[in-house]
Amino acid sequence: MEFNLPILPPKTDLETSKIFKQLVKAHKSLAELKGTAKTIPNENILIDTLTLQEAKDSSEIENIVTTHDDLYKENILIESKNNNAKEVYNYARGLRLGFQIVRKEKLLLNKHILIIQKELLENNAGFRTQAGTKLVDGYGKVVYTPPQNPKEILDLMGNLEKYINDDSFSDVDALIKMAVIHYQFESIHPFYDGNGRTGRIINILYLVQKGLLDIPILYLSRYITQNKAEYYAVLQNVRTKNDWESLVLYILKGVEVTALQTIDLIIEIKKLMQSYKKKLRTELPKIYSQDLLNIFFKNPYTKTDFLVTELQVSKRTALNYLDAVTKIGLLEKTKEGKSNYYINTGLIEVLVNKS
Ligand SMILES: Nc1ncnc2c1ncn2[C@@H]1O[C@H](COP(=O)(O)OP(=O)(O)OP(=O)(O)O)[C@@H](O)[C@H]1O
Repeated sequence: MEFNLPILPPKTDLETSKIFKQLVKAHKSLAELKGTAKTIPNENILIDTLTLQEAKDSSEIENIVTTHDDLYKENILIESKNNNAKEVYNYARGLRLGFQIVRKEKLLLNKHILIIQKELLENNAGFRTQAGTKLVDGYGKVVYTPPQNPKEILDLMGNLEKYINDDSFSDVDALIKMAVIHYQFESIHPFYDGNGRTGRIINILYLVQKGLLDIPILYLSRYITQNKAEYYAVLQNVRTKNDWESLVLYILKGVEVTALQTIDLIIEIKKLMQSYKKKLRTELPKIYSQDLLNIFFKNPYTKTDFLVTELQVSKRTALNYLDAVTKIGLLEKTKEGKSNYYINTGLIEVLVNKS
């Protein structure tokens, strides 16, 4: 069935009482998350660790499954041959790049979205110019044909860009808008590939752009994977039944649930950091520094180069430090090719079990 995607804003009441009730809960959890994140001393710890985590979850939606081990290794071993991990790593890079852009520009423009998608897919295809893209269900049946005409895609993306960046265009709450943006972006489906992943990155960047979070740490990918059938249904039902309410409620619930899970995760990371700090301070007081501790938490895999760069010490000193920390049981040493890596197994455990 032919469907002409309407431009935004939706001509429907998006501030129903059901939505309001869920909106309050979502905002409360999000504000708590914003506060909890501030208790971690160095923001890069959460950014680096959680973007990688999200990259894995988000990529899994497309069945690019990779183990945690590959994932963290890939982060420091870019030349690795593991293509799954590489795809995840590209996602993390795209996400971090998007964050830098939004933090600096305070805008999320189409040119930025193009940059992010390019980073994800490692190609220059840009917005679709050839017809033929169709969305199919699990049985291969076409459920939706997005706009095919390049001019229509550009016009709809222009309208979406305005909706994202110009608040005078629509004054509904930012979280409701995030749901609308997500639906519209996925429905325009402007790229040949990576629309899902780019759309999920837009969600988080929008929260940062609107000041609801300082850093990108609320990721809906896991929630979407765990509630996938409902996800596809709510997207489709906006189109077929004009049911915006269910879509908005789905996203708001996702924000609430995910914010609470992320708070728990941050608390666990913080507890672990404190126990590492205590042990380092008492058992290795000569080499302890907050910067050293931070390195072990930015990536569960550490190598001497990280210490050389961040602590400005020689390679030999870095090696001595890492061996000493391994000896007191805080890191585990492993060999990959010719290089040694030091794993923060406690952090891996927290990331695997708690998130
Ligand atoms: N009926 C639908 N209406 C609107 N959008 C849809 C519908 N079905 C799926 N989508 C969106 O299309 C995305 C998939 O598009 P695409 O394959 O280009 O993205 P991807 O990033 O490569 O894959 P994935 O999202 O599976 O990781 C889904 O994640 C979803 O957001």
